[in-house]
Amino acid sequence: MKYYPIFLDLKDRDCLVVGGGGVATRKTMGLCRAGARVRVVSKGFSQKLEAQKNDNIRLECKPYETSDLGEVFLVFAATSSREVNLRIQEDARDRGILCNIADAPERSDFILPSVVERGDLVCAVSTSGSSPALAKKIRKDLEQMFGPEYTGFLLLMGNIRKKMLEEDHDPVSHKKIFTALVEKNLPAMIAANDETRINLVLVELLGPGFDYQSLVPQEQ
Ligand SMILES: C[C@@]1(CC(=O)O)c2cc3[nH]c(cc4nc(cc5[nH]c(cc(n2)[C@H]1CCC(=O)O)[C@@](C)(CC(=O)O)[C@@H]5CCC(=O)O)C(CC(=O)O)=C4CCC(=O)O)c(CCC(=O)O)c3CC(=O)O
Ligand SMILES: NC(=O)C1=CN([C@@H]2O[C@H](COP(=O)(O)OP(=O)(O)OC[C@H]3O[C@@H](n4cnc5c(N)ncnc54)[C@H](O)[C@@H]3O)[C@@H](O)[C@H]2O)C=CC1
Repeated sequence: MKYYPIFLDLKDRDCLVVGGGGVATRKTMGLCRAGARVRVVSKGFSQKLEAQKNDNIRLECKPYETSDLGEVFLVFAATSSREVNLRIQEDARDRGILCNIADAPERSDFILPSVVERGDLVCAVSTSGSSPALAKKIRKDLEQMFGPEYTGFLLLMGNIRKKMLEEDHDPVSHKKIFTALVEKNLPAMIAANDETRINLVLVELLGPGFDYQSLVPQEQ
């Protein structure tokens, strides 16, 4: 395996994106969705970045300088200048900051996957840099396979698991139940809003006290 996949907790972490074009915009939005505080340093900004700026996306219109790195957790070099991107990489390496270089994967500490997000379900696809176009195509295929109903399904599974672990720690019997639950086609029932069938499954596998409405309160 060329790269080791991990899921980082970026909540309230400072990240720096250098560049303000399409690539920098995509990376900034992804960081922001994960709760990071992003500073974007660039000689110009896309309309989308201009429209999105807020407390968590700060835009600084200027050329990159080494001092921009400061104490950041991660840095993304996404300028149109290969020379500037490589300088950022060297500056980051000198300071022990992990960096992603948009036009030089071989110099990057990490690369970004294509991501499907359905609430707590996150599918990240990487081709290890071999074909970003294929990563994007597979992401779109996965979006068809795992529709928006998976957000509700994960809420349900998460709340069932929480309730069961609060009541008792019994990994052997829990494993059987959770494995059976994920085989029950609940996402399709959630998509159809078929509360009756969902509750039949919950009663069959979990017994009384696990009804859908109280596990995942629905807006009326
Ligand atoms: C190595 C990596 C480094 C990194 O950026 O982390 C990298 C590098 C490069 N990408 C280039 C091109 C394209 N990148 C995309 C799209 C995405 N690129 C992303 C990630 C990555 N891109 C990392 C590897 C990911 C992997 O494959 O596992 C995604 C998944 C995530 C994201 O960026 O957020 C996002 C899809 C998001 C989505 O929609 O799901 C498209 C498609 C399009 O634009 O429609 C194209 C044109 C088609 C093509 O080239 O395939 C070039 C220019 C090459 C040239 O000069 O021609 C380089 C530089 C190079 O390879 O040297
Ligand atoms: N990793 C990826 O997914 C992809 C990477 N690329 C590569 O990413 C890079 C950026 O692509 P785009 O966003 O499409 O380019 P772009 O030309 O739209 O944006 C480049 C940005 O860099 C800024 N910039 C240039 N010199 C600067 C400096 N000295 N200091 C600060 N900002 C500076 C410009 O103002 C502009 O906002 C290119 O090198 C391209 O080859 C391209 C496509 C996908």
